[in-house]
Amino acid sequence: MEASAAAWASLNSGVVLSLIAVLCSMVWKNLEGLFFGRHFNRQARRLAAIVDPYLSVTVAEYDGGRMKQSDAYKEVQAYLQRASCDAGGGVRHLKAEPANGSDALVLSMGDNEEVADVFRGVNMLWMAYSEPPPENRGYWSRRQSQADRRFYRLFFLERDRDLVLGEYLPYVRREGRAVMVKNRQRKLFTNLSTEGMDDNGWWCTKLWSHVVFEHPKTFETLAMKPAKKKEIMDDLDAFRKGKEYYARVGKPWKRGYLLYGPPGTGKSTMIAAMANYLDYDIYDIELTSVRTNSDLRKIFIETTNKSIIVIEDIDCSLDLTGKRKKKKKAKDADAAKDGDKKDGDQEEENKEKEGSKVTLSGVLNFIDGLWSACGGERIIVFTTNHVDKLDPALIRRGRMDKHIEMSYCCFEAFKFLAKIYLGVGSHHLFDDVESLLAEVEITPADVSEYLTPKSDSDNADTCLADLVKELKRMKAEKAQAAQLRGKEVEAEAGDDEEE
Ligand SMILES: Nc1ncnc2c1ncn2[C@@H]1O[C@H](COP(=O)(O)OP(=O)(O)OP(=O)(O)O)[C@@H](O)[C@H]1O
Ligand SMILES: [Mg+2]
Repeated sequence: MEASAAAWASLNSGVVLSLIAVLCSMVWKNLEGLFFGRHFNRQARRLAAIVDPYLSVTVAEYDGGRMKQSDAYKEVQAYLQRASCDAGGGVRHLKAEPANGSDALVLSMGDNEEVADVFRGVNMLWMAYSEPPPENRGYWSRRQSQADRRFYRLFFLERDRDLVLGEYLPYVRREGRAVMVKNRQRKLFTNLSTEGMDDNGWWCTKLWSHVVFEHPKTFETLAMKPAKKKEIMDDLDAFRKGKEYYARVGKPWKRGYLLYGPPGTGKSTMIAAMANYLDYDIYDIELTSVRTNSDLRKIFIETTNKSIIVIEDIDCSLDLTGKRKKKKKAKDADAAKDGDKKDGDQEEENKEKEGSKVTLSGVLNFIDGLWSACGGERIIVFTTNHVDKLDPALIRRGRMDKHIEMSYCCFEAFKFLAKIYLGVGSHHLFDDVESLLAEVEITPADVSEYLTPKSDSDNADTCLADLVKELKRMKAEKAQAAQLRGKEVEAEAGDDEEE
């Protein structure tokens, strides 16, 4: 935003004229209402246009008596925030309000302050003002009456009307939205319901609680094969930019990722990196505390766009696996054969009923049923340590579109971690590590731990030596276990022969 002092001065005097004209027209209007006909009102307006060539547009904080802060107001406020902090904007008195969930302060124009702006060589003047709240005793008044109602008013010349209405105001809204996105704090939600006030000022039960999401992990610090990392980042990019594509092929704008692998291979870390990369919120669903399928649907509807919806350890969350279902079916069939169910089985079933009743079909519908299409730009991530346990229907492409295996630490990932943790790109122990990693399985979490200096005397040499020692120990253990297994097999074969 450019601001010009001359424009400011000229518009400023214009505003004074404008205010006088507004007063004049109010007087005229009242007179017209009392004594004259329509003809005189038109004359009054013509007279006002000669005295005051300026038009104004007012953006109110609460439009049409609604209790929700208007989007346009928030966008204009964000746009003017930049100008307010800019000395050229001419603002001398700023208003500071606490930013949600952080120590930072949001600065905005104080009451009756003005900001000059230039758009395509045309001068504009913004003014902030407030009014006391209405004095009625309705619900709105009870909730909001303490606060003044705030407005921004834009003054411009009549000849610039088309430019202002057609281009400048949409531009201000767009830029304001961009500022809001930049300043936005990302949130990590969990499905823990709380009581509180909604955006409209109504008391309600909120299905999600949140904290500010501040995980430091990014793709830059995530150790994995560079080609695989690039593939995932490209996939995320394509998704983010895919609005038109999804609309064209008639698919809801969402994508499912299945992250699977042993504990400590970076599944949760990957989710954090994805959220940081895309700048999305995270909704972490604890499935065991969702009571029914319809509750699951409700919490889904409450999620917002630009978010990652996560169900961690899906295999442990609930009885969703094909195998377990089959086992249960077989059990039921046996019971039916016996004539009646055993008391123990009945008890087990009752216990299950007391907890969550979310079923596999409930989760399938949640991922790609009709409701899943409401909103857009959502990523759904499941993580599991046992991909083979999951029902194929749950993870088929279309539901979980991309399957990503998070594996044990390879040499490439190790080199990456050594660079991050120790700042070394090469070392004489690297060869040992490379050959050992080809033989033993160690998670990136464990490698990270060995590469973390524990005291002042620790350095790259000591950390790498410790890691090599551990890898050698694991290798010896593995060889011992293999030897033991070989002996057992031999013994079993001997027994069979004897028999
Ligand atoms: N690929 C990786 N790159 C960098 N750090 C990693 C990686 N994998 C794991 N870590 C580190 O290991 C720790 C554990 O990782 P994480 O919690 O992501 O594992 P997980 O696969 O989610 O395990 P679980 O299956 O037990 O939930 C984290 O602190 C993370 O910093
Ligand atoms: Mg995890």
